[in-house]
Order: sequence, then structure tokens, then C-alpha cells
Amino acid sequence: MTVEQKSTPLIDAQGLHTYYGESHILHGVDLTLMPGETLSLLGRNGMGKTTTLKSILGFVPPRRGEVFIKGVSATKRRPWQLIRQGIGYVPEGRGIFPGISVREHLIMAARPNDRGESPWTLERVLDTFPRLGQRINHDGSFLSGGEQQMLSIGRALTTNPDLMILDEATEGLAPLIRDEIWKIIRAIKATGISTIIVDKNIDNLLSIAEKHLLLVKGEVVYSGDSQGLRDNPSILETHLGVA
Ligand SMILES: Nc1ncnc2c1ncn2[C@@H]1O[C@H](COP(=O)(O)OP(=O)(O)OP(=O)(O)O)[C@@H](O)[C@H]1O
Repeated sequence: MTVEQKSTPLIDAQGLHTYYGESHILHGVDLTLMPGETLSLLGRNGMGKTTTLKSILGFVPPRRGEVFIKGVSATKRRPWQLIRQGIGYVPEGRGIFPGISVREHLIMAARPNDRGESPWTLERVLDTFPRLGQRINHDGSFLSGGEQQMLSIGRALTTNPDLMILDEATEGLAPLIRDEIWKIIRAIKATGISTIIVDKNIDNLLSIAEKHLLLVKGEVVYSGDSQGLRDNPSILETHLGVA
């Protein structure tokens, strides 16, 4: 990565106003992520976390505001063009297709990054997720919830992303499997990939993410680091009910 790439935000979203029909959901959300950073998006159900991700990715384009990805305006781009720019998206619900094997899931999206490098080979993904190797020929939809989540993360890694977006990656999983997913998220961070995480486990988020954005009814009520949240516990108490 060049010095210029390191000092250009991976994501720079400013003043996002997003609607579903007449429902005004995001009210001026700003989000900036530098290369290598991990950011958590916090907020109770329905506060606009997924909508923020979808606005950045262009699935639900904002009516007002601007999104720059690696310094280039993304406002008029289609989601698949953004994914080709190095964003690995692990959606809520995992996006696993019935009738398609684990191997096929892991090769269908594989591509080098925009610098022509492919650090995440199929072998490396299978080393990271040995369970997927054991089920390589199984239909993806027959895997357990935790294995499907690993497959969804593994598939995103095969696109050799600079940024991973993980929406509720541990939702509905047994505690041991959740721990496994958190270990993998930490391992991904250690490789230098930036991450945006939506999750309910505050302790893990406070230790993994350097930055946090807390949304209430589509507005940012906290934007800052973990220390700021630890020093002001009333912020999490008030807006997330975390004591
Ligand atoms: N496709 C849609 N059409 C209409 N309203 C929607 C749609 N998707 C979400 N909403 C509404 O937008 C608001 C924000 O939803 P969003 O999914 O962004 O919240 P969230 O913070 O991600 O919460 P959750 O954890 O429940 O997914 C909610 O009021 C939700 O009902």
C-alpha cells in the first residue's frame, strides 16, 4: 500500500439521509474509516445500522449525502462495483445458496484484489476454517448456522478484501461457536484488513474496535473510541441498556 493509500479513508460517508419510500431512516449519518481500522456500529434494533451499511454499499442509496470509497465517489456506483473495489460483505442472514456446495461457494466469488494480489487462496480459507474443509462437498444450506456463518465469512475473504463488513455475524449462534467467530474476526483484523462490525456483544466490540458509532433513530449520538465509552458508561446504559 502506498503512503497516499494509507492516508486516504477507505470509507468516507458524509451526511447520509436514507429513506424507505416515505420513511426517513438515516438523518445525516457521517462515518469515516481509515485503512486498518475496525469500527463498530452500535444501536438497538431498528436504529439504522443495517441501513447505514446498505447506504454505503449502494443497496439502498442515500437521497442526500456522499459516499467516497478509497477517495472515489461511490454515490452513483452499483453494489457489485463496490465489492470489486475490495469490500467483503457478510450480510445479516449469511446469504448461503441451497444446491451449491461449500467448495462452489468458496470459488464463485474468488478474485484478486485491486492490486492484483490474492493472499486468500482456497487453501488459506480452509486452514482458517477447518470445519469447512471437512464439509467441502456438502450443500451449503445443509450446514449448521455456525458453519454457514464461517462459509459466508470465508467467501468474503476469497475476494481478497481491504474491508470486511460483518452484519450480526454471531447472531443466533451457540456460545462456543460465537467464540470461534470472534477469534476469526480478531485473526482477520491482525492481517490488516479493516472491518465494520454490527454485533450485540459490547465487550468484544470494545476490545476489538478502535472506533464506535452509536445510532439512535438514524442519528449518530456517539462517535469515538473505546476509552470514551468506558469513561462514560451512561452512554451505553442509556442507549443500549448495558449496565
Ligand atoms: N426494506 C425496508 N422497508 C421499510 N422499512 C425498513 C426496511 N428495512 C428496514 N426498515 C426500517 O428501517 C429502520 C432501520 O432498520 P435497520 O434494519 O437499519 O435497523 P438496525 O439498526 O440494523 O436493526 P436490526 O438489528 O433490527 O436489523 C427500522 O425502523 C426498520 O423497520
